[in-house]
Amino acid sequence: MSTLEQLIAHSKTNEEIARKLFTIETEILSCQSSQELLKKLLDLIKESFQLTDIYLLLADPTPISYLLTSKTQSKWHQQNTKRISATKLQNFHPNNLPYLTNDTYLVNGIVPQHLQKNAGSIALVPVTLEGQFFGSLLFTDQNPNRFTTDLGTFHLEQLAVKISLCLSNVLIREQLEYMAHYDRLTGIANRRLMEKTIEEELIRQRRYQVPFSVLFIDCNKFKMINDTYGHDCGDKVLSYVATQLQELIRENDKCFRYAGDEFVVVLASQTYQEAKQASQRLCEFFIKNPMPYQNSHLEITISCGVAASDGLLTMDQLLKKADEHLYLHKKVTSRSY
Ligand SMILES: Nc1nc2c(ncn2[C@@H]2O[C@H](COP(=O)(O)OP(=O)(O)OP(=O)(O)O)[C@@H](O)[C@H]2O)c(=O)[nH]1
Repeated sequence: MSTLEQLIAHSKTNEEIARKLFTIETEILSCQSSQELLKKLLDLIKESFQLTDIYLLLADPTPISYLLTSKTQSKWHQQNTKRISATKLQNFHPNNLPYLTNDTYLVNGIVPQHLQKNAGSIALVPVTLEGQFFGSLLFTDQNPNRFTTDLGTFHLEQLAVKISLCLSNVLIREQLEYMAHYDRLTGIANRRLMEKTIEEELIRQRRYQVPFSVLFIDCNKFKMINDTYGHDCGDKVLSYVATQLQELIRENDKCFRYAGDEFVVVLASQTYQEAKQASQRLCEFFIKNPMPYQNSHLEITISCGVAASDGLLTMDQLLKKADEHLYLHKKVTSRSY
């Protein structure tokens, strides 16, 4: 092939790659959530560039910590992503450039074994979020000659920039939404999301006559815990209570931090009697399970008020009723703690 023919062939290849990159960018721009974006991105790249496998290695700690909480780890995340120490991963990108190799043993411990088995060569493409390292996209090919240093990294760098921009957009939007609806200290949903949830339950109840109930929960003598052990310990108690409540309720029930040491649980499809049983179960749990604290255990008890929605009460009336029952329960329980 003459030099001119080589140049023309090279330019055609570049044009083809640029077109594929443009299609990928256009497709992912419309994604509304980070999960949708990542899923679409991985599928599109794998298909367009006919890769053997594609995977996302997430830097740990990540610049966006909520991404790594168990609640946000979907089945898709479990199958397609892996957390790797940020420092370890960044060693492959000294100048923030893609890393290419067909000595696949060099990535032992980084690339999941099931992918490494079929990989003749691999590329790691660094992705950043607002200039902070977020992780690496991992491409593998059976062909040992595909991802070698001869390939050059220009197109991969371009891809990385585009992905970083699209991902930043969607993650910032998601993070704002998260901050508006979740409590920073305990990680559980806040009062705003509670109001939205109760309004939805009320609509569902009025339309389909499905019952639902709410529990108003308050930690007993919480001020004393703060005063005796300090505010940090108080914070730990709130996180402990929030985590346990979330674990103890059913999958379609929801737990919210209402304010200070108060929590609300919305029990979907549950009548007053069922909610009453749930309330007893929660109170007993805390009696039997003091919080591990500084090589010892700290006793924590809660009081709980129950109210079932009849479809006629407004949200405020329903919460007021649960709060009144909480007050009565607290009066009874305060004799024993
Ligand atoms: N550590 C910590 N304390 C908080 C937080 N929010 C509110 N508080 C404190 O929670 C305490 C709540 O006090 P009270 O409502 O009197 O509750 P209590 O001491 O449990 O009283 P009873 O409910 O009657 O048993 C107040 O002292 C607040 O300062 C928080 O985020 N962290």
